[in-house]
Amino acid sequence: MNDIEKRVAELNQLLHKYGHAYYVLDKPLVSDAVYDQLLNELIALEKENPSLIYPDSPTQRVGGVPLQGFKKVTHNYPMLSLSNAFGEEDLRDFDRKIRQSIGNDFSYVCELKIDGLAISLRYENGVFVQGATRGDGTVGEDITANLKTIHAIPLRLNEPVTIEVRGEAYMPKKSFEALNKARADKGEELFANPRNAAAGSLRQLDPKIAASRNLSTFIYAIGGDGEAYGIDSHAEMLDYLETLGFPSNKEREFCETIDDVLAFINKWTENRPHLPYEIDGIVVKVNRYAHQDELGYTAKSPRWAIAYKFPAEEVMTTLLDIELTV
Ligand SMILES: CC(C)(CNC(=O)c1ccc(Oc2ccccc2)cc1)c1ccc2c(N)nc(N)nc2n1
Repeated sequence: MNDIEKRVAELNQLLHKYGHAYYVLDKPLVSDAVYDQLLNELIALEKENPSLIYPDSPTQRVGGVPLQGFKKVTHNYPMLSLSNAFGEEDLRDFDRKIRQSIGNDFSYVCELKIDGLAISLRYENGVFVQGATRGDGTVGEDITANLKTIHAIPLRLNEPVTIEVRGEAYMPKKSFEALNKARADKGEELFANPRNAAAGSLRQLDPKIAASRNLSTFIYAIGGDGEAYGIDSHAEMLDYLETLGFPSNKEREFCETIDDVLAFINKWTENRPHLPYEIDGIVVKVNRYAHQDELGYTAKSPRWAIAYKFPAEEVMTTLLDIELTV
């Protein structure tokens, strides 16, 4: 390797590490100025030596020309949906069915249900090769170019594994408020909520627009069987995703009983307004894979998981009240 090749390799390594620390761990290692200076040095070296541009170089996040359309992508594993629980009784029914099936010696993992857009990411030998929307669960749309602009999505993993993962792309509340303020100032139509704003951003054909929208993501599942990676529970799978370099939501907890689950739900019903992103519910999963395999799946969702949905905001009833009183 000559000196330029060495410097390009070193800059790729440094910028990957600093980007992960900043966007995934939220623990910056260098100032923005230092990061930008290194990135500009790499951009200049790549311009002079195009043969040294790595596919997973941080300079490749914002693609070139806008797409003509989105290709269809068939997921290697179906992107299943979650059955819903709307209250305590639904949750106790869910719990009763599980105990009837596998007995009492199991744990739940509770996690926040991020109000965004479900995505699937495919990596080959540790390199991000394709990203898609959920679509109908079997066939989605290829939005790789737009997903590459999300800094929380690693372009390269810490291990050269071939893996397909699922998660939620979302727009943080502060980015949503800033975007709508900018649109209001330009007399443009506003987005109704961060979920629509995230979905609208990822549906853009020009990646430069998606790149301007400050999107982020949390990854919550490996497509298909985690056993292939030597994991035997949901909690271990989330830790494994983090070691690979994926962002996973840290507000997850083990819950031994359905009463613990209800306590977790009450805590986050209370704390929800203080989160920097919107959530539309709480996801409850049986932890161990052996138990998940025993419980199995219906046609479209696992029997070992359920999503408790928060009651819809009462803001609509207030508007209706106003209309009814005039
Ligand atoms: C549990 C699962 C449905 C993901 N799991 C899968 O999609 C999945 C897919 C094939 C699997 O294996 C199969 C392979 C072939 C056939 C059937 C199953 C296993 C899991 C899900 C869905 C939505 C979630 C959400 N919005 N937030 C959180 N926090 N978690 C979520 N978890």
